[in-house]
Amino acid sequence: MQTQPPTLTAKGLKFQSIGPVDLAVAAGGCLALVGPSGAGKSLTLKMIADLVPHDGDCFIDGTAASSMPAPRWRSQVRYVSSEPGWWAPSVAGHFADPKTQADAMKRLFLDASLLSAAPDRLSTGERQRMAFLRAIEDRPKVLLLDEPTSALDPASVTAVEEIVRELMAAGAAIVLTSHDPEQVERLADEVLTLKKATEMAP
Ligand SMILES: Nc1ncnc2c1ncn2[C@@H]1O[C@H](COP(=O)(O)OP(=O)(O)OP(=O)(O)O)[C@@H](O)[C@H]1O
Repeated sequence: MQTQPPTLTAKGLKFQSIGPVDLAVAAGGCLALVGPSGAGKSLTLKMIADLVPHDGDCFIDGTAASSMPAPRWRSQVRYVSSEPGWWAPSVAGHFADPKTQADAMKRLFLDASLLSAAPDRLSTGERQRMAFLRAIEDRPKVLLLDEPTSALDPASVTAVEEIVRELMAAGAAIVLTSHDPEQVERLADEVLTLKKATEMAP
C-alpha cells in the first residue's frame, strides 16, 4: 500500500482508442501495466514520457508535464524501450561517462569490450542490457520499463531485477510492462490491467 504522496501521477491519458488511463506511483513503488498484446501498455508508457501526442496530463511531485519544457520532463521521466534506438557509432557514445559503467556491466554479464563496439554488433540481449544501463545512468526519478528483460536469459533477468530493486530502494518510481506474471509478482506492488478497446465496447 502506498502511504506517501505519489511521485508520478497520470490523469486521463488518452491516445486514439487507448485510455483514458489514470495512475499514480510513489517513490520506491512499482506499478505493473498488464493486459493483452495491443491493449496499449507501450503507448501508455510513451504518453507518460511525452513521446506521443495525447490528451490528459502527468505530474511529477505535483508539477504538470504541460507546465515545463519537454526536455526537463524527459530528464526526470525515462522511457526504456524493449526495442531501443541507437544513434552514436559506438555503444560508449550513448553514455555521459562510459567509464562509470564497469561494475554495472559486470553485474549484468556484459564484457567491457562492448562499450567500444558498434551497437548493431551486439546481440539483442546485450543491446537490451546496455540500453537499460544507458537509461539509468543519471538515475531518473521515474523509470518506465517496457518489457525490460524480454530478450534475456534467467541469470540476466535476475541481475536486472536486482538493479531495479536497488533503484526503487533509492527512491525511483517505476512503471513496468511485462508479459511475465512471475516478474510482475516479483517487482510490482500494484497492477493495472489494460483492456483492448474492442473488449471495452458496451
Ligand atoms: N504511434 C502509433 N499510432 C497509432 N497507433 C499505434 C501507435 N503505436 C501503437 N499503436 C497501436 O496501438 C495499439 C496498442 O499498442 P501498444 O504498443 O501500446 O500495445 P501493447 O499493449 O504494448 O502490446 P504488446 O504487449 O504487444 O507490446 C496497437 O493496436 C498498435 O497497433
